[in-house]
Amino acid sequence: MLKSDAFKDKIVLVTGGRSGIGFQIAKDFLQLGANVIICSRKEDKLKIAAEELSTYGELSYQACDIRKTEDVQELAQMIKEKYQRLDILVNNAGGQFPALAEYISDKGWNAVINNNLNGTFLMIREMANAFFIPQKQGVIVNITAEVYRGFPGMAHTGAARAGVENLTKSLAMEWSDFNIRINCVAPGIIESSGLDNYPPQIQDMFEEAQKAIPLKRFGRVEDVSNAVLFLASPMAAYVTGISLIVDGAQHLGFDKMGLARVLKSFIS
Ligand SMILES: CCCCC/C=C/C(=O)SCCNC(=O)CCNC(=O)[C@H](O)C(C)(C)COP(=O)(O)OP(=O)(O)OC[C@H]1O[C@@H](n2cnc3c(N)ncnc32)[C@H](O)[C@@H]1OP(=O)(O)O
Ligand SMILES: NC(=O)C1=CN([C@@H]2O[C@H](COP(=O)(O)OP(=O)(O)OC[C@H]3O[C@@H](n4cnc5c(N)ncnc54)[C@H](OP(=O)(O)O)[C@@H]3O)[C@@H](O)[C@H]2O)C=CC1
Repeated sequence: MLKSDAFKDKIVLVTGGRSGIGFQIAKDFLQLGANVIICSRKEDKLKIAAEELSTYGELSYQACDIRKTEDVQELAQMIKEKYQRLDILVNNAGGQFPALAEYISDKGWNAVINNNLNGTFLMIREMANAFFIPQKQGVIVNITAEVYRGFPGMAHTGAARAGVENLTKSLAMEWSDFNIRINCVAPGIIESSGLDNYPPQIQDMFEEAQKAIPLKRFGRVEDVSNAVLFLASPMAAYVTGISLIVDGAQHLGFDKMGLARVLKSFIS
């Protein structure tokens, strides 16, 4: 367990911190003494989450679409004015929709690549230029997804997440001169608000899917947050450029074609 003051006075930005995994990460950092900023697109929902999170510690929020340069720059400006620095960036915002590759339109492909790869890069670049590079210090943790054997049924997100993993390796080397560490956490299937986005036919397969995972359950939001806390902490001072898979060994033994099979059954 980390000490209750493990992140005392650290300034932490969690994108997509209004719900699910991001909410848990924000809550855990607050309980360990950090000042936390959350952002997401939907201001009304963000405000409700911020009210709850502020019972755990010093919390700020700002609406921001990670795909929009202006939004991200305005967020950096707010953080600069309020806190004068940023210590930790957690790129958690993201998402996609299930679809067989042959049916993904240009617009759908671009929406998912923009959300998961381009938005993550934009956030990293802007926060590095505003804070981490001038400070000569910073920690970045990117939430991706377990894509070890691809992601049949969501090929667009598989490609985007693999892109983030590779970006992470490049930046771990390029920015080592600035004392910036950057890593990924790659979750398997996690019981979170995110799963509510999937249609009932897909949710129907979840019970069987859990049994097929070597650890016999989906992950919990705490499982992902624990990995983020480790990578953000001094315990991981010599860890950079990696992807930490949090999936109950799904990447080693699990039928990855399940989702694609359900999607094919809609069509036939
Ligand atoms: C099976 C278990 C897997 C578990 C592993 C992973 C789990 C998770 O990641 S859980 C987190 C899930 N949370 C989300 O996915 C929420 C966020 N997702 C989104 O907001 C959307 O999926 C988004 C990424 C597409 C949002 O981008 P946005 O620009 O807002 O997109 P639009 O809604 O305007 O749609 C643009 C375009 O994309 C195509 N499209 C969107 N949704 C679908 C869909 N359900 N099916 C097919 N195609 C879709 C479509 O082409 C849209 O354009 P229009 O046709 O003009 O609407
Ligand atoms: N749950 C799971 O099984 C898995 C989840 N993941 C990934 O983990 C992350 C968190 O997922 P989870 O908590 O489950 O799902 P949620 O759907 O609950 O969380 C996604 C969050 O990201 C925000 N968001 C999405 N797009 C943008 C954007 N363009 N700009 C700013 N914020 C955005 C959403 O808020 P708003 O709508 O207000 O913008 C929301 O708070 C996502 O990247 C997800 O894809 C990966 C593997 C498995």
